[in-house]
Amino acid sequence: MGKAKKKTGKGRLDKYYKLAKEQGYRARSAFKLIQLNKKYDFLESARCCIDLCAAPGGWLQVASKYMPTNSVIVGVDLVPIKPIPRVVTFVADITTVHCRNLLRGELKDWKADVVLHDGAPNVGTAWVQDAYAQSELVLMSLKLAVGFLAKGGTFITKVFRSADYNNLIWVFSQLFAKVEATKPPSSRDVSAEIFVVCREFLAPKHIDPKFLDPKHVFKDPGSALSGHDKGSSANNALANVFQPEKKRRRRDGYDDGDYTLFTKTSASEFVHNSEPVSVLGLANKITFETEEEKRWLGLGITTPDIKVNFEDLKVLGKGDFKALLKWRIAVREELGLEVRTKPTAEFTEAVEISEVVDEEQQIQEELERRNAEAAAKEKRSRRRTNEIKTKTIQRLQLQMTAPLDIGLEQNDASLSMGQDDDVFDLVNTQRELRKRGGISKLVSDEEMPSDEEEEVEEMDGSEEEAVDSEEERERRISALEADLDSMYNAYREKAKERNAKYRVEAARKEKGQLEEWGGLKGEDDESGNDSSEDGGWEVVAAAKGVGDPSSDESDYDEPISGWKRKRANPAATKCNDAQPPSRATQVWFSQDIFKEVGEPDDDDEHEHEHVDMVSNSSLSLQDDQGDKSSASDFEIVPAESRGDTDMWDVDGDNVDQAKQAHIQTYGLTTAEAVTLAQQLVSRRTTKTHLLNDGFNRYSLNDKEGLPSWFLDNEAKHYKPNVPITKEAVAILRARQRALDSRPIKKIAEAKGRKKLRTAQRVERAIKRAEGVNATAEMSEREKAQQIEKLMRKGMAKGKKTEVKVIVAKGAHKGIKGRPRGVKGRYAMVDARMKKEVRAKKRSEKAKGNGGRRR
Ligand SMILES: C[S@@+](CC[C@H](N)C(=O)[O-])C[C@H]1O[C@@H](n2cnc3c(N)ncnc32)[C@H](O)[C@@H]1O
Repeated sequence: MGKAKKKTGKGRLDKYYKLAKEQGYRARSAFKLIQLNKKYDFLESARCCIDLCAAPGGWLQVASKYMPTNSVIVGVDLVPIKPIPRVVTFVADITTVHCRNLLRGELKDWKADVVLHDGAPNVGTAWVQDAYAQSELVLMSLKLAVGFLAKGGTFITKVFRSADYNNLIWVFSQLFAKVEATKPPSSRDVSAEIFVVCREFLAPKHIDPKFLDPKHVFKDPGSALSGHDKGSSANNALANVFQPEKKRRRRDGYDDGDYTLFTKTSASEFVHNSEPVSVLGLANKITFETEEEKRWLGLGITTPDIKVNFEDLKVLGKGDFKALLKWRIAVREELGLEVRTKPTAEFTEAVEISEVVDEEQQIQEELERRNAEAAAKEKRSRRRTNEIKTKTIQRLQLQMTAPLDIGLEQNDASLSMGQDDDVFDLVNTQRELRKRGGISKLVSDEEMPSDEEEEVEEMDGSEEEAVDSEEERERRISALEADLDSMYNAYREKAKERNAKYRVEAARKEKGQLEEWGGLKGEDDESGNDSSEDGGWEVVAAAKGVGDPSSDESDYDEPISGWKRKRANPAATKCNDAQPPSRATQVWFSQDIFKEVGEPDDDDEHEHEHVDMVSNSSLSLQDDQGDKSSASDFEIVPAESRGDTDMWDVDGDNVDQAKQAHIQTYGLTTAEAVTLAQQLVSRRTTKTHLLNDGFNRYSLNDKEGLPSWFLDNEAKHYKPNVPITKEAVAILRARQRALDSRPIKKIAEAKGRKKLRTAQRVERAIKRAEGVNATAEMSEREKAQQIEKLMRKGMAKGKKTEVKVIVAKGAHKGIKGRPRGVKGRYAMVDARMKKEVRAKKRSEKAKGNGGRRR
């Protein structure tokens, strides 16, 4: 029960929670200090650190890890802290003198280089009091800190964004040279907490006690609640300190005199108010209470995102506010409060009609008007062309370009940018396709005005139509993108059908056997998708040298490249057999995503070429598959790749063991892995750094709404570039060379045979020597000589007795016995002999087999 609650509450069990668990930190907040330290680098050089409100001790653990070995670390909290090596802890209330005395007793004359404060009072009362209590605690921690900080020291505190926030910042800036507020990535967005890093403590000789007195620094929450005017509040002495008229006006988004920290505003107010931005700025929440407001909630434009945004305006970003303002405009249009601007032409005409002018002046004005219109039109079209160019360039850079003339001839000139028939201009391409009856099925004719209609529209040139055609254009573009997606899926299907390896990969992915590095899934991770987005683990995986998430894909990429060089454009060829493919089509199909598409069935010759080229590819899947038809596509089994696959074929829990085993068996196999290993060994980096680096710009990419072909392509190429060093490459090369120079199997067998023969010879020699030894007739000396001779012979490499081959022709024909001039062993052969010997062997074999052959 408790667990389930934990999961839903703010998504508590996020990556930092898991990381903290994995790295043995007592609280996920440890990462906040790690990230703050990474940014401001204050722990490594500190020799004394005080952590106020330190329980359960996450920050203390970090301090103890990052600070020099012989530094002093003291932690204080209301609750006891379990012991941490080389950390002293007290139980005390940081707002009391007792706490100060305890610290003084521990530190003696020492001054602290760093004072940390991550305190949070027991909340749960009214919001106003909670916020006030937090601010008060911060001020108390500052009061304690200034008593112990060394000059130039650092004070880090957690602050909540409330009405008192600016006052606190002001006080900090009076005491420290540098004051910066920051929100580390590990601090949840929904939390109002911010960390203020105050550096270079000025250590003034005298500090005005008002700076550290909540009564002077903050608004009194009591008066806030009772609605007292600030100026009349006897308690509120801020005016003395801050000159609030100058400093406090609207800085924190609340009106002066408005002491309510949590403000609700009705949706009607937001919709009807002429200053919607300030409504958003002032309110915490927009409510929907009246019948009409509730009806707005049911409108299609009120998406779940919009509803969530209205819940807490203080955590929204710029984009969210924009969305809310758009929503407001839509609702106003619905209510008839907002009307679209009338075409300027209409106004112009009305004015013209109402004015009484003489004919000449009228002509003159008409001319001017037309000139202005023409200029405006030209300007618009120039801007449009430029936009298209920019988009095209961006798309080219992102490899998103999609010439849609697949299977149709298109002039090469169409690839040139900015021209009317620009192949990347989706609208034009669509038009072209429609003319040719290509893939236009997906975009119905009703949706598409005819060319003539479009021309008429363009001639018109009024603003409204420009807007409309823009919308129409957007709509068509999205239809075309859907087109593109479906085509891409069709290609993938085809590829699947034709390519056994691809099929096997897909099947394995479906089965979930080949789990990519999408993060370690804890049992309590509900969102399966999250992990795939948390690509940080990919980097960690790379760091461990155990695999590349896309390596499986690239496995079947590689062999194709050679083939691709010969036949860059298979699909295009298939679509248009008679004609050579256009350049646009080639460009399109030269993208990686089409590497897998198989050769058309009727093109056997090329298929063979392809087979030859890939015959040494690395997957061992054909055995598993038993797929005869595709067997020729692949050859067998380099052991490494099999091992790699084994590594992925394990259950979640055993992944780490499998990785370890893999590394032990095969070592680190990539230069990236070796580089990172070297850095780890030489302490140039730490595991924590690697883990932190894992959460980078690649980690949380929003993949929503992106076409699948783009995502596939991105999965291959948009990934972190792990650095490699020359040494790492050299190590791997040396290892490869060593591998290459190892004897191949046959040589090893031959050597084994040789060894065996030598052993047999020695054994024989020993036996003979024993025989000699046993002979009674020989003297001891003779025996010794004989045995030595035998052993020498036995140890010596057996010399192959050379047999001299004498062909029985010419002078040797028909002679019997040893031919003249031939010494040693010899064999007489004649031209027929070889054949006859073979025939004889064959017949003997046949006889030996009896009638079995028949
Ligand atoms: C968010 S936790 C601190 C977590 C800590 N930084 C860590 O990493 O483990 C806030 C702590 O402030 C402590 N606290 C609140 N008021 C305090 C006070 N007046 N004196 C001492 N500690 C206090 C609470 O007991 C609580 O343990």
